[in-house]
Amino acid sequence: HFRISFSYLCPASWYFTVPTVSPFPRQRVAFLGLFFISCLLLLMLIMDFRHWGASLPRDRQYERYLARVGELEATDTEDLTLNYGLVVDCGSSGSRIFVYFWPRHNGNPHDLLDIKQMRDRNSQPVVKKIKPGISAMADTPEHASDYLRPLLSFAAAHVPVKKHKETPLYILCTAGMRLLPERKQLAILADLVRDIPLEFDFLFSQSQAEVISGKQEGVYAWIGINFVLGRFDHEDESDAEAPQELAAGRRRTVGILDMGGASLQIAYEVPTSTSVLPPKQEEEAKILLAEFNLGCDVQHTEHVYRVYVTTFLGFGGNFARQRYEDLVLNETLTKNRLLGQKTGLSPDNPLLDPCLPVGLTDVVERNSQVLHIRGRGDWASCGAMLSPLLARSNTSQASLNGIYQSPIDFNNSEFYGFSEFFYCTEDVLRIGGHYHGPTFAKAAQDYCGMAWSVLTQRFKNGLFSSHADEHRLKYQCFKSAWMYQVLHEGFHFPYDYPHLQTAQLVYDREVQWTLGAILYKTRFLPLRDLRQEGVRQAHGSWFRLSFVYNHYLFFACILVVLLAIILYLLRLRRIHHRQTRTSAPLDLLWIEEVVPMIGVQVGP
Ligand SMILES: Nc1ncnc2c1ncn2[C@@H]1O[C@H](COP(=O)(O)OP(=O)(O)OP(=O)(O)O)[C@@H](O)[C@H]1O
Ligand SMILES: [Ca+2]
Repeated sequence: HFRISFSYLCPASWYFTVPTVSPFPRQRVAFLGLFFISCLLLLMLIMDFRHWGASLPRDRQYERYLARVGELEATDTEDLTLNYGLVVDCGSSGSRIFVYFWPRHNGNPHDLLDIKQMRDRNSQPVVKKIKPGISAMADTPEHASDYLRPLLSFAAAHVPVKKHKETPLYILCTAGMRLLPERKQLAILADLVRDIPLEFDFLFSQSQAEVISGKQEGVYAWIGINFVLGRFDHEDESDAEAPQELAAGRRRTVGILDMGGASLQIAYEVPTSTSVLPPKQEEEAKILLAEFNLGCDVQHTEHVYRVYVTTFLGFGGNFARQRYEDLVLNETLTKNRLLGQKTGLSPDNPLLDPCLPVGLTDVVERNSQVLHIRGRGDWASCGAMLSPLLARSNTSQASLNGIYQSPIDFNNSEFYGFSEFFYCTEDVLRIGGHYHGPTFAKAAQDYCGMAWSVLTQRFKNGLFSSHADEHRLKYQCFKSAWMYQVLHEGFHFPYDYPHLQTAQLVYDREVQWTLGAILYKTRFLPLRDLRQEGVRQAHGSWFRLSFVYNHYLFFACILVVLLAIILYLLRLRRIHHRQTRTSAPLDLLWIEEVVPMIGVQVGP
């Protein structure tokens, strides 16, 4: 005779106990069996939920972290399922080749290819850079392929030979080539298209060698950084670090600023156009808006992004210095003529330049005119002298060069600054990363005021970043002032704007517009994968389906077992009641046999 009582931890008024049952041996075994099975199922269910729970964002973040750590390992060149892609960035100051690779597409049409930078057996990124820029081949276009050979041989040595035939090669040129006359551009490209296939068997054709527009360059940079930051992921909105969504179901994307040697780009996502612009500006704004679909199926509109992007040719660090020197030369010669002076016409009567370090002497030559200059290292005066180079028109909304700029919500935005934005803050000043205007201004001012002799001494003692060369030391003062003017006076970023990161590596990956370029150019590949391997996909979806049905099946089993237990208990209870009505004395009798009741009269 034993009592099964379940008293649940709940308010006293709810205390209840399950009636005592006296199951018979056979039934007792069956009952115990059912009870055991249901506990087991419940236990498995709880384990399952725990596992499910783990697959929610916290685990997803961890997965992403692991993936990033995984990216730092050497690329497994034995894995023949990997695909490779090459992008040559022919910049104004140099050319670099980036070797990318990606595993077979994961089958989810909403995902881009998971493209990463290849890493060699020492886990170093497979990238090679040469100087000067390809525009140096302007007068000898027949040597353009010779110029690029070191980069292509480098890539050929890293990509598995049997993969060369299916490895696309993109040669994309930026501002350096844009500044050449078109016929010179075409002559250089024609030489590449003709000669490279004679020596390398990469997947390469005429359409893969081009001078891209500044707009394309800006869009590619925007795609690259947002891909690396996971801002195109949609599934884990509840991810703790997820910033406010720009539109339902999408994560906020970051804007980019990219200042090269010759051109400057800015790109950032704009919400569907709310601001009503005057017709002229409306027209202009349309030209500056890039709308593109990152889905591999143009029908998937949730991957359509609307990005304000514009490029400023001649606003790169080096070219701006050229324009500055032109300006100073013309101003000085005009002043000399008007005032009968000889400033800068001889080394001992140099023009004092606030944008060069103190004591540094230099000579500016333009069409047989010569100007001797000497640095006087005054960062603030330098900034003031750069104002005319921003070429702002007098309307309030105008930005650099009088080009319309779509309003930026500085309180709800994040920007990444690349190239010169990174070099100017990191190489010499060592404050790359989170940008703080006043801190940068102070560090730049101090650097500018240092004597050139001190700077060269420190350079020899290796006090600056290994990337910093003498060219960097010489123009750091000018470029930091120019970058500062462009950011705050040109693009109207507040002086204490807190959401700008200057970067070259993000999660240990060099983020370049070249990554965005190959992501964009391969965005339809997944579709091809899907179509080619429909079977795999169908199988995949069947598997996923069955997995889901499994869970429903699972719940159904639990329900059935619990129902059986409840019915069983109710049946036992009915039996028990019937027994007590007909067999009450029996119980007492049983008790009497076992424990004689003293003084209790049993029976009539
Ligand atoms: N790692 C580096 N550290 C310091 N300076 C650098 C570094 N790499 C390039 N530079 C210099 O910074 C300037 C800008 O280089 P960057 O490669 O960004 O421009 P680019 O791509 O050649 O020009 P553009 O994009 O306008 O065609 C150049 O003067 C270049 O010599
Ligand atoms: Ca560049």
